[in-house]
Amino acid sequence: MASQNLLEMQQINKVFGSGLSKVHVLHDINFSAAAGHLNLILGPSGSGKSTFLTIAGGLQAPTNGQVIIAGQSLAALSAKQRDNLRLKQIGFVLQSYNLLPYLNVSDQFSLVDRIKPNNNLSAAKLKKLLKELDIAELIAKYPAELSGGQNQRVAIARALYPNPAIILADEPTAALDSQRVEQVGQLFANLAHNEKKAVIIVTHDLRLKKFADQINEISDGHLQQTIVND
Ligand SMILES: Nc1ncnc2c1ncn2[C@@H]1O[C@H](COP(=O)(O)OP(=O)(O)OP(=O)(O)O)[C@@H](O)[C@H]1O
Repeated sequence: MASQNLLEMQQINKVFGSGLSKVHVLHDINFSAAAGHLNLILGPSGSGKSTFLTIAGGLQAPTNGQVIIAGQSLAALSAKQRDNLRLKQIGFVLQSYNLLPYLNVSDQFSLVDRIKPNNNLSAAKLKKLLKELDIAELIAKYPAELSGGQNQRVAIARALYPNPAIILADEPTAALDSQRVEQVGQLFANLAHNEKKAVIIVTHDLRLKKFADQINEISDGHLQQTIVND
């Protein structure tokens, strides 16, 4: 199948600090994510997964190497152009959830409308998504009133609401029990397979393996092997 690479990383290195405190976190990473595929990046704590994901999404710059999103090299863009590209193309599910504590669930979505007024999910599709994630009853609640797993599912819904072509998720199942992992894994797989999104999940949760089209392993900052599920 000829598939379109929505995200490419070429010869990415990331070094923090200098001298004795220098840490070389990512080594010569080459990676691409195609529309219609769910990519899993597996690795233990401290292996560089979050650094990989934040560089992939342009939240931080690599020390060297290129990130290309939807055909555009991030290094060639101004900060404002990068923000714009990110807003239009990428849905982030971050470990910290990044929900605003003073907004109820419904208003978390209204805020997205204020920042990006167009091309977000229709009200009917949002309702369906909230039902799929079993959070439709929670829309009047504030983050502090929700469990970790509920907050995680709200964060997933909010990342999907702008209808991004690329979904980058950092440990999106960390707070979920096994039944929810199945639901969320299936939801991400459907987004890839039915809606032709490029989905990239970094995790150490092996329960997600069966949903992946491509599995990479990251170890000490090296992206080691690629296994493609049958
Ligand atoms: N801003 C930073 N400055 C210095 N070192 C950093 C910085 N960010 C990350 N690191 C280091 O890079 C390494 C990889 O961190 P990273 O958070 O990417 O790993 P991870 O695989 O996501 O871990 P976890 O699963 O625990 O979140 C760690 O040794 C970390 O201390």
